[in-house]
Amino acid sequence: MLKILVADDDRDMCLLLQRFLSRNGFEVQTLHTGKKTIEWLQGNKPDLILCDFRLEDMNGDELLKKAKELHYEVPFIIITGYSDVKAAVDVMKHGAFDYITKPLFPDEILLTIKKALAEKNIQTPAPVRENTETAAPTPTALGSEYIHGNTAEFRNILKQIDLVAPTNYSVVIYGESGSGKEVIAREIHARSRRSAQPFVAIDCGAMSKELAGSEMFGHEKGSFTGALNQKTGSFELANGGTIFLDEIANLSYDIQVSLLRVVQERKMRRVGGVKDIDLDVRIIVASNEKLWDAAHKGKFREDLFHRFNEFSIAVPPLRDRKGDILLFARHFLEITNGELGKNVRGFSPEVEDIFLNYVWFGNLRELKNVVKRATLLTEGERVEVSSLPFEITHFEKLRFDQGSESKDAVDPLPPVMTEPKKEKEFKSLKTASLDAEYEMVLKALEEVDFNKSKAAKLLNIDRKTIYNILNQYKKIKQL
Ligand SMILES: Nc1ncnc2c1ncn2[C@@H]1O[C@H](COP(=O)(O)OP(=O)(O)OP(=O)(O)O)[C@@H](O)[C@H]1O
Repeated sequence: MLKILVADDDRDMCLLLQRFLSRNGFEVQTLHTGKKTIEWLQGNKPDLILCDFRLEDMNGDELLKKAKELHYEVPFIIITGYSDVKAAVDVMKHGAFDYITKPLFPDEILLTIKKALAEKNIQTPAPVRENTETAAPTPTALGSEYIHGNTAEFRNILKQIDLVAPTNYSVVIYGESGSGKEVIAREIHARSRRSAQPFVAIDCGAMSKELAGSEMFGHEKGSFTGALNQKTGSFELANGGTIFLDEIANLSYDIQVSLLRVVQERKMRRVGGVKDIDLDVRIIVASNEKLWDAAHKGKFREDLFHRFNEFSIAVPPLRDRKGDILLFARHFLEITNGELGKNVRGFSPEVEDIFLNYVWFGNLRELKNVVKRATLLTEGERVEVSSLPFEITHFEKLRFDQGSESKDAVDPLPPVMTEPKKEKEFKSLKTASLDAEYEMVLKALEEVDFNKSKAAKLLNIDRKTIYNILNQYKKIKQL
């Protein structure tokens, strides 16, 4: 078996690399100091060395020289932080094969290793075959409320969860609203050493600017008008465990400054407090816009971005993993049957077809709501088209009509309803402004490929308002 030596003083990084490389068929030796590494190299010869540029007692350049004296032919790859790239390039002049920058991407690491070994005519081993039946946790492994998708995209997410969960790394989860970011954060926590400790989730988009500090860090009694009692903040509640900060890019600049202090010093103070409280909290953040872009626009502090960006997971929207749609739909149906004491067995082929072709702006959340409602309305054994909301059954038509001049072409009422003309006129008057808003929202969504944050920006409203309009429309059209 090919042996890779990993020299890094960051134990989490060693753990992560060890798990990843052994899964790819390598034997891995990890060491945390330059001195120990040299001692080990005096009695052993690996097939490749992966070495952090900054070890506690030695820098990568020095270690490279020593390693080359002992085993000249062994390829040496440097791992560097973004700011050390120039130095890493210099190290390559001294014989390193290549460098890779943090945050590390599994594919990039493997590719670089393969290239280095190929130069020495060494063939890379085949990955250790994972029996997907057993490697991917079964649906019940998450508890009956959650399941795993079956697509390559979802399996890739599971692999990343598995890789990062046992470490202490901060994780950024990207994905559209409703795509399952919080569930993924919970799963990382559940598979970590912190699993017996609390998991606390906060929606940064929903907190008012004024109260965000006190929500996150708590306050002392009387520290501001309205602070009638002492309050324990989310960070303190999560101490020992994991905190999940959803919609992180929405945090005000002031709070970002306080957060940076907490992340750097691992200490916090309640609003109006004088005592520092030690914190040991793993931070997982989620965003539906790229934090790097937000940092470039000056909306998000770059230093905070680098702190969080130790590992990132991108969750594709549901429409890009069609293979998961029916699996999740059946799961939500089962849950709802249980909740409502019903026994709806499945979906008609037409419903399945509609599910597969709809764009699911609200991702899993929208699918769950649609299935719940349809199950409620279903009397027979199968969910039929008539139990689905209007904008789903008429999605293609609505899309088409957005571009047409004539609004008469759109029947604003669901086909399942027949109403007296008078009432219909009255209703359309009542809902005229909602109809207009809904049309604008759909148009904006189409314009930006159904990214709700971007659509919200186009319309100069916030993301939640988009949901409200879509939901209100859904409700009214089904009355
Ligand atoms: N793997 C899963 N199994 C079962 N249900 C899931 C799964 N993933 C997500 N869901 C359900 O889908 C809904 C949305 O998930 P979640 O809240 O994690 O999304 P999100 O991306 O964090 O959304 P937002 O950004 O709007 O907060 C929830 O009701 C959740 O229970």
